[in-house]
Amino acid sequence: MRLFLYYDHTATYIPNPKKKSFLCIGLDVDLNKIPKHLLKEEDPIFAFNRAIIDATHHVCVAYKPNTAFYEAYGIKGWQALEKTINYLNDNHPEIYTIADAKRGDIGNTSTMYAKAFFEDLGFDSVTVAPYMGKDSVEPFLAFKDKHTILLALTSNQGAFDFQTKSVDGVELYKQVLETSKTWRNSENLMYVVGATKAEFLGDIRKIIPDSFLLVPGVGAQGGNLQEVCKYGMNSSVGLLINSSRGIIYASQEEDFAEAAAQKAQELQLDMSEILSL
Ligand SMILES: O=c1ccn([C@@H]2O[C@H](COP(=O)(O)O)[C@@H](O)[C@H]2O)c(=O)[nH]1
Repeated sequence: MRLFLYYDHTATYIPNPKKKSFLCIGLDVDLNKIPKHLLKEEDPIFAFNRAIIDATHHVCVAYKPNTAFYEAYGIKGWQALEKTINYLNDNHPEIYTIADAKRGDIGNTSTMYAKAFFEDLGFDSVTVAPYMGKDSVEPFLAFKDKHTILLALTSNQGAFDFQTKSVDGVELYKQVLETSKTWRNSENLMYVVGATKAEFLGDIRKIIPDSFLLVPGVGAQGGNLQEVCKYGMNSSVGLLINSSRGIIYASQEEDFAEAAAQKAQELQLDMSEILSL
Protein backbone atom coordinates (compact mmCIF):
# COMPACT_ATOMS: atom_id res chain seq x y z
CA MET A 1 0.00 0.00 0.00
CA ARG A 2 1.22 3.49 -0.77
CA LEU A 3 1.74 6.01 1.99
CA PHE A 4 -0.29 9.21 2.11
CA LEU A 5 1.86 12.03 3.23
CA TYR A 6 1.93 15.28 5.06
CA TYR A 7 4.78 17.22 6.58
CA ASP A 8 4.98 17.15 10.35
CA HIS A 9 7.60 19.87 11.05
CA THR A 10 10.09 17.37 12.45
CA ALA A 11 11.53 17.23 8.93
CA THR A 12 9.97 13.86 8.18
CA TYR A 13 7.05 12.92 6.00
CA ILE A 14 4.59 10.69 7.76
CA PRO A 15 1.55 8.82 6.52
CA ASN A 16 -1.70 10.77 6.49
CA PRO A 17 -4.61 8.55 5.57
CA LYS A 18 -6.98 11.54 5.43
CA LYS A 19 -5.65 13.83 2.73
CA LYS A 20 -4.58 11.37 0.03
CA SER A 21 -2.76 14.23 -1.59
CA PHE A 22 0.74 15.26 -2.60
CA LEU A 23 -0.43 18.54 -4.10
CA CYS A 24 1.49 21.80 -3.67
CA ILE A 25 -0.36 24.99 -4.61
CA GLY A 26 1.73 27.83 -6.02
CA LEU A 27 0.83 31.28 -4.72
CA ASP A 28 2.12 33.36 -7.65
CA VAL A 29 0.02 36.48 -7.22
CA ASP A 30 -0.19 38.88 -10.15
CA LEU A 31 -2.33 41.98 -9.48
CA ASN A 32 -3.35 42.02 -13.14
CA LYS A 33 -4.90 38.58 -12.79
CA ILE A 34 -6.69 38.63 -9.44
CA PRO A 35 -10.39 39.55 -9.28
CA LYS A 36 -10.94 43.31 -9.58
CA HIS A 37 -13.00 43.58 -6.39
CA LEU A 38 -9.95 42.58 -4.32
CA LEU A 39 -7.99 45.63 -5.49
CA LYS A 40 -10.09 47.70 -3.04
CA GLU A 41 -8.64 45.75 -0.08
CA GLU A 42 -5.85 47.30 1.97
CA ASP A 43 -3.57 44.37 1.02
CA PRO A 44 -4.99 42.75 -2.14
CA ILE A 45 -2.20 40.15 -2.40
CA PHE A 46 -2.73 38.86 1.11
CA ALA A 47 -6.53 39.02 0.77
CA PHE A 48 -6.24 36.85 -2.35
CA ASN A 49 -3.85 34.36 -0.71
CA ARG A 50 -5.96 34.08 2.45
CA ALA A 51 -9.07 33.30 0.40
CA ILE A 52 -7.19 30.71 -1.69
CA ILE A 53 -5.69 29.07 1.42
CA ASP A 54 -9.04 29.01 3.24
CA ALA A 55 -10.66 27.34 0.23
CA THR A 56 -7.91 24.78 -0.62
CA HIS A 57 -5.99 23.78 2.52
CA HIS A 58 -7.98 20.55 2.93
CA VAL A 59 -6.82 19.13 -0.42
CA CYS A 60 -3.14 20.10 -0.51
CA VAL A 61 -0.05 19.34 1.59
CA ALA A 62 2.10 22.34 0.65
CA TYR A 63 2.03 25.95 -0.56
CA LYS A 64 4.75 27.54 -2.67
CA PRO A 65 4.82 31.31 -3.04
CA ASN A 66 7.31 32.28 -5.75
CA THR A 67 9.09 35.30 -4.26
CA ALA A 68 9.36 37.08 -7.65
CA PHE A 69 5.62 37.78 -7.49
CA TYR A 70 6.11 39.58 -4.15
CA GLU A 71 9.44 41.29 -4.82
CA ALA A 72 7.85 42.85 -7.93
CA TYR A 73 5.59 44.91 -5.63
CA GLY A 74 8.39 46.27 -3.42
CA ILE A 75 7.91 46.61 0.31
CA LYS A 76 4.15 45.97 0.06
CA GLY A 77 4.81 42.72 -1.76
CA TRP A 78 7.32 41.57 0.85
CA GLN A 79 4.85 42.45 3.63
CA ALA A 80 2.18 40.39 1.85
CA LEU A 81 4.62 37.46 1.67
CA GLU A 82 5.31 37.79 5.39
CA LYS A 83 1.58 37.92 6.23
CA THR A 84 0.99 34.86 4.02
CA ILE A 85 3.65 32.68 5.67
CA ASN A 86 2.51 33.83 9.14
CA TYR A 87 -1.09 32.98 8.24
CA LEU A 88 -0.04 29.50 7.12
CA ASN A 89 2.18 28.84 10.13
CA ASP A 90 -0.45 30.13 12.60
CA ASN A 91 -3.49 28.42 11.08
CA HIS A 92 -2.13 25.36 9.26
CA PRO A 93 1.15 24.39 10.94
CA GLU A 94 0.95 20.89 9.44
CA ILE A 95 1.19 22.27 5.89
CA TYR A 96 4.64 22.37 4.31
CA THR A 97 5.87 25.72 2.98
CA ILE A 98 8.30 26.44 0.16
CA ALA A 99 9.86 29.81 -0.64
CA ASP A 100 10.53 29.51 -4.36
CA ALA A 101 13.35 32.05 -4.42
CA LYS A 102 16.08 30.21 -6.40
CA ARG A 103 18.90 31.68 -4.31
CA GLY A 104 22.57 30.70 -3.92
CA ASP A 105 25.72 32.86 -3.67
CA ILE A 106 29.14 32.81 -2.01
CA GLY A 107 28.95 31.19 1.42
CA ASN A 108 28.49 34.18 3.71
CA THR A 109 25.80 35.61 1.43
CA SER A 110 24.00 32.26 1.23
CA THR A 111 23.92 32.19 5.04
CA MET A 112 22.05 35.51 5.00
CA TYR A 113 19.58 34.21 2.39
CA ALA A 114 19.00 31.13 4.53
CA LYS A 115 18.40 33.25 7.63
CA ALA A 116 15.92 35.41 5.69
CA PHE A 117 13.76 32.48 4.58
CA PHE A 118 14.20 30.00 7.44
CA GLU A 119 14.57 32.24 10.51
CA ASP A 120 12.97 35.58 9.70
CA LEU A 121 10.09 34.37 7.52
CA GLY A 122 9.83 30.83 8.92
CA PHE A 123 9.55 28.82 5.69
CA ASP A 124 10.20 25.06 5.83
CA SER A 125 12.24 25.11 2.64
CA VAL A 126 13.76 27.29 -0.05
CA THR A 127 14.70 26.61 -3.67
CA VAL A 128 18.40 27.07 -4.48
CA ALA A 129 20.37 27.09 -7.73
CA PRO A 130 23.30 24.61 -7.68
CA TYR A 131 25.71 26.23 -10.11
CA MET A 132 27.88 28.12 -7.60
CA GLY A 133 28.63 24.75 -6.02
CA LYS A 134 29.08 23.18 -2.61
CA ASP A 135 30.07 26.27 -0.60
CA SER A 136 27.03 28.15 -1.93
CA VAL A 137 24.55 25.43 -0.89
CA GLU A 138 25.97 24.06 2.39
CA PRO A 139 25.03 27.23 4.34
CA PHE A 140 21.35 26.43 3.58
CA LEU A 141 21.82 22.75 4.50
CA ALA A 142 23.22 23.72 7.90
CA PHE A 143 19.73 24.70 9.12
CA LYS A 144 18.21 21.90 11.18
CA ASP A 145 14.68 20.73 10.25
CA LYS A 146 14.72 22.81 7.05
CA HIS A 147 14.98 21.66 3.44
CA THR A 148 17.01 23.03 0.57
CA ILE A 149 15.37 22.26 -2.77
CA LEU A 150 18.06 22.18 -5.42
CA LEU A 151 17.24 22.89 -9.07
CA ALA A 152 18.12 19.65 -10.87
CA LEU A 153 16.20 19.55 -14.16
CA THR A 154 13.87 22.50 -14.62
CA SER A 155 10.56 22.57 -16.49
CA ASN A 156 11.43 25.23 -19.05
CA GLN A 157 12.81 24.81 -22.58
CA GLY A 158 16.07 26.47 -21.53
CA ALA A 159 16.81 23.44 -19.35
CA PHE A 160 18.27 21.92 -22.53
CA ASP A 161 20.80 24.78 -22.90
CA PHE A 162 23.01 23.55 -20.03
CA GLN A 163 21.34 21.02 -17.71
CA THR A 164 21.18 18.13 -20.19
CA LYS A 165 24.58 18.85 -21.78
CA SER A 166 27.30 16.30 -21.07
CA VAL A 167 30.51 17.28 -19.32
CA ASP A 168 33.08 14.44 -19.24
CA GLY A 169 30.37 12.13 -20.61
CA VAL A 170 27.80 12.81 -17.88
CA GLU A 171 24.85 15.20 -18.16
CA LEU A 172 25.13 18.23 -15.93
CA TYR A 173 21.85 17.58 -14.08
CA LYS A 174 23.11 14.08 -13.18
CA GLN A 175 26.33 15.59 -11.88
CA VAL A 176 24.26 17.98 -9.74
CA LEU A 177 22.38 15.00 -8.25
CA GLU A 178 25.49 12.84 -7.68
CA THR A 179 27.73 15.57 -6.33
CA SER A 180 25.15 17.14 -4.04
CA LYS A 181 24.74 13.78 -2.26
CA THR A 182 28.32 14.18 -0.95
CA TRP A 183 27.69 17.60 0.64
CA ARG A 184 27.46 18.09 4.40
CA ASN A 185 23.88 17.63 5.71
CA SER A 186 22.76 16.34 2.31
CA GLU A 187 19.87 14.59 4.07
CA ASN A 188 18.24 18.06 4.06
CA LEU A 189 18.18 18.12 0.25
CA MET A 190 15.20 17.85 -2.04
CA TYR A 191 15.29 18.47 -5.80
CA VAL A 192 13.28 20.33 -8.44
CA VAL A 193 12.42 18.27 -11.53
CA GLY A 194 9.95 19.76 -14.02
CA ALA A 195 6.78 17.81 -14.82
CA THR A 196 7.54 18.50 -18.49
CA LYS A 197 10.63 16.30 -18.11
CA ALA A 198 8.82 13.16 -16.87
CA GLU A 199 10.78 10.91 -19.25
CA PHE A 200 13.98 11.76 -17.34
CA LEU A 201 12.58 10.63 -14.00
CA GLY A 202 13.57 6.98 -14.43
CA ASP A 203 17.25 7.93 -14.67
CA ILE A 204 16.87 10.48 -11.90
CA ARG A 205 15.40 7.88 -9.54
CA LYS A 206 18.44 5.61 -10.18
CA ILE A 207 20.64 8.34 -8.66
CA ILE A 208 18.34 9.60 -5.90
CA PRO A 209 15.80 6.82 -5.21
CA ASP A 210 14.69 8.14 -1.83
CA SER A 211 14.78 11.93 -2.17
CA PHE A 212 11.66 14.06 -2.30
CA LEU A 213 11.12 15.90 -5.57
CA LEU A 214 9.29 19.18 -6.06
CA VAL A 215 7.67 18.87 -9.48
CA PRO A 216 6.35 22.10 -11.04
CA GLY A 217 4.84 22.25 -14.52
CA VAL A 218 1.54 20.41 -14.18
CA GLY A 219 -1.33 22.59 -15.43
CA ALA A 220 -0.34 25.76 -17.31
CA GLN A 221 2.96 24.25 -18.59
CA GLY A 222 1.32 21.04 -19.81
CA GLY A 223 3.10 18.47 -17.61
CA ASN A 224 1.21 15.21 -17.07
CA LEU A 225 0.51 13.99 -13.51
CA GLN A 226 0.18 10.31 -14.43
CA GLU A 227 3.48 10.31 -16.37
CA VAL A 228 5.32 11.99 -13.49
CA CYS A 229 3.95 9.45 -11.02
CA LYS A 230 4.71 6.50 -13.29
CA TYR A 231 8.42 7.31 -13.41
CA GLY A 232 8.99 9.45 -10.33
CA MET A 233 6.99 7.96 -7.47
CA ASN A 234 8.82 5.89 -4.86
CA SER A 235 7.58 3.77 -1.96
CA SER A 236 6.99 6.88 0.19
CA VAL A 237 5.43 8.77 -2.74
CA GLY A 238 8.49 11.06 -2.88
CA LEU A 239 6.74 13.77 -4.91
CA LEU A 240 5.25 17.19 -4.29
CA ILE A 241 3.41 18.18 -7.45
CA ASN A 242 2.99 21.93 -7.88
CA SER A 243 0.38 23.80 -9.85
CA SER A 244 0.11 27.59 -9.61
CA ARG A 245 -1.80 29.39 -12.42
CA GLY A 246 -3.90 26.32 -13.23
CA ILE A 247 -5.44 26.53 -9.75
CA ILE A 248 -5.31 30.09 -8.47
CA TYR A 249 -6.58 31.75 -11.67
CA ALA A 250 -9.34 29.25 -12.43
CA SER A 251 -11.70 32.23 -12.21
CA GLN A 252 -11.07 35.98 -12.09
CA GLU A 253 -14.57 36.69 -10.79
CA GLU A 254 -16.04 36.78 -7.27
CA ASP A 255 -16.13 32.95 -7.23
CA PHE A 256 -12.32 32.72 -7.64
CA ALA A 257 -11.72 30.83 -4.37
CA GLU A 258 -14.42 28.22 -5.06
CA ALA A 259 -13.11 27.79 -8.61
CA ALA A 260 -9.56 27.32 -7.27
CA ALA A 261 -10.84 24.75 -4.76
CA GLN A 262 -12.58 22.89 -7.58
CA LYS A 263 -9.38 22.72 -9.69
CA ALA A 264 -7.29 21.71 -6.67
CA GLN A 265 -9.79 18.99 -5.78
CA GLU A 266 -9.70 17.62 -9.31
CA LEU A 267 -5.94 17.16 -9.04
CA GLN A 268 -6.25 15.72 -5.53
CA LEU A 269 -8.81 13.18 -6.75
CA ASP A 270 -6.43 12.11 -9.52
CA MET A 271 -3.73 11.75 -6.85
CA SER A 272 -6.01 9.74 -4.62
CA GLU A 273 -6.69 7.37 -7.52
CA ILE A 274 -2.98 6.99 -8.26
CA LEU A 275 -2.25 6.31 -4.58
CA SER A 276 -4.84 3.55 -4.46
CA LEU A 277 -3.29 1.60 -7.39
O1 LIG B 1 11.67 24.24 -13.12
C1 LIG B 1 10.88 25.02 -12.58
C2 LIG B 1 11.15 25.61 -11.36
C3 LIG B 1 10.21 26.43 -10.81
N1 LIG B 1 9.05 26.70 -11.43
C4 LIG B 1 8.07 27.58 -10.76
O2 LIG B 1 6.92 26.81 -10.43
C5 LIG B 1 5.74 27.59 -10.67
C6 LIG B 1 4.96 26.98 -11.81
O3 LIG B 1 3.82 27.76 -12.06
P1 LIG B 1 2.64 27.31 -13.08
O4 LIG B 1 1.76 28.51 -13.09
O5 LIG B 1 1.95 26.10 -12.48
O6 LIG B 1 3.25 27.03 -14.38
C7 LIG B 1 6.24 29.00 -10.95
O7 LIG B 1 6.37 29.68 -9.72
C8 LIG B 1 7.60 28.77 -11.56
O8 LIG B 1 8.46 29.87 -11.42
C9 LIG B 1 8.79 26.14 -12.64
O9 LIG B 1 7.73 26.34 -13.26
N2 LIG B 1 9.73 25.30 -13.19
